Amino acid sequence: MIEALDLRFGYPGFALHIPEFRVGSGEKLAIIGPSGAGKTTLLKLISGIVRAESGQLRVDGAELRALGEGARRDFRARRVGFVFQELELLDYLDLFDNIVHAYRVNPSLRLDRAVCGRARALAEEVGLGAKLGRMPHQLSQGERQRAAVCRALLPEPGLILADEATGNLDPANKVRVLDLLFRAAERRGASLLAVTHDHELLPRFDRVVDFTRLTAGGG
Ligand SMILES: Nc1ncnc2c1ncn2[C@@H]1O[C@H](COP(=O)(O)OP(=O)(O)OP(=O)(O)O)[C@@H](O)[C@H]1O
Repeated sequence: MIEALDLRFGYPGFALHIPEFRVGSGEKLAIIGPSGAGKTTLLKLISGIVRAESGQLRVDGAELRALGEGARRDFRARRVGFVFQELELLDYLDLFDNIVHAYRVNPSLRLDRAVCGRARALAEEVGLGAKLGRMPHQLSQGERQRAAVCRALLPEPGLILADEATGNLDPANKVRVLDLLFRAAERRGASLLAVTHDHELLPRFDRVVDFTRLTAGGG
């Protein structure tokens, strides 16, 4: 499902090198590691948000470095569900419009009745069914987090990336968000990669990868 070989990417003052990293189809993997190590950067590479400078990165059959900007955007919209660390809900859109937003702005996606129905069903599943008309600032942190998960899962992606999706949540909400991600992954046979600092959640994953070992060639 994911195969990264000799992957390199950098920002000014930061260089990431991943000798080898593989994730199987349907595998549920947790990534742990120190702040600033490059965990979010790796998720951005895998989702096609940024492009590696060299090496190979094959995700779900697509060689991402060979794809242009438009093709990578299309790949991301259709095949990857990304729960961002900062959630990135748009404060001027209500919850429903936030959840379906990608379908309004991406020409390769179509907002039809089936998609709207799926958006409502996902919101119901996480207890947000009655709050779809609310603006993000009228929701609790846990509700915003669950909304961001609904938005990521809407395209029924084959790959789910979660960047600290359970951060800042009380224990009950952590379990709720994780349950939702796991259920969605299992329903679709999707792979799940979750960056987390919540060590008590780690036993639920198939595998735990220490990012510092990944960059040193031990992944
Ligand atoms: N858009 C950017 N432009 C320049 N530098 C960046 C950018 N995004 C991240 N960085 C830098 O890249 C490095 C890795 O950042 P990244 O967010 O991947 O770390 P992380 O392991 O996810 O950290 P955390 O656990 O704190 O979220 C950091 O030094 C960061 O300052």
